[in-house]
Amino acid sequence: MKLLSVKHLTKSYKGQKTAVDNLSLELNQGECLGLVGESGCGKSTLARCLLRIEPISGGSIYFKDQAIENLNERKLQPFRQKMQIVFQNPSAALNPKLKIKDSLIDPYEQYHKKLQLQHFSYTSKEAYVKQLLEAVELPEKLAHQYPHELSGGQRQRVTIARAISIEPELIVLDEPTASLDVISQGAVLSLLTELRQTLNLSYLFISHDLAAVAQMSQRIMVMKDGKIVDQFSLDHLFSDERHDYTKELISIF
Ligand SMILES: Nc1ncnc2c1ncn2[C@@H]1O[C@H](COP(=O)(O)OP(=O)(O)OP(=O)(O)O)[C@@H](O)[C@H]1O
Repeated sequence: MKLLSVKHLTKSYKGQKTAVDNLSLELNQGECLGLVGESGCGKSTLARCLLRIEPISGGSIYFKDQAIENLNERKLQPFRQKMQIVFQNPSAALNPKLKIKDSLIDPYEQYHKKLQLQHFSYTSKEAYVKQLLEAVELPEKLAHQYPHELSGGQRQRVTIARAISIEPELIVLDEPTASLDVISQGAVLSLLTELRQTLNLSYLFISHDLAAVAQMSQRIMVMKDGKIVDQFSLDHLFSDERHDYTKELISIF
């Protein structure tokens, strides 16, 4: 079943070349769709547009067949719960003045009236925070610490815990491991794969790193200058039919 469907999406910034150019894509329920392309090709702009963080210039965005590109903020609320994002830089995503437990509880407090949790359960704030930390394999004691007391990898696990806390259906992962060292990168990617399976999530995994995209995704799209120039299932990555630009990315793999 189609979870997200984007048709002819365009985004231009004033006085600049088109950042996302008439782009269409479909993301199926349960899959990890990889989006790879070099810096500046429009990946993050696409992510922000999909989640309605940024106004679009044209095109349509459907979440399970419901067009969301024109919904007002009130009508968007249920979709905001279903579509979460994890950014590249966890330090910027976490409020430095809040203890981890308070950052973790924040999305729940925002959405709890409409939530019907299936994987987590809320009996008390402490118990809920404990489940979230366990889900991302962090020690319970971190609940009482501040973001600056954690490593980069631990901070990114906290932002992942926040994203999964309200049980979304789709998570856009925008270069989630780009700020981490190689060992933490591998561990976070493995955790994300495990969470996708146990929590029945779908991902749009965005990265400039084809190796990371290939590790995570069942299907891959290649973006260049705001457009999708190639798309294929993982087992066709090394096929002769690949676009020249994909072959270039493979050569530096
Ligand atoms: N807020 C903005 N205002 C003006 N131009 C922008 C804005 N955000 C992005 N752009 C431009 O849009 C284009 C695409 O940028 P974007 O950040 O989406 O690319 P990217 O592929 O995510 O790159 P990176 O991997 O470096 O983040 C670039 O030319 C960028 O300068």
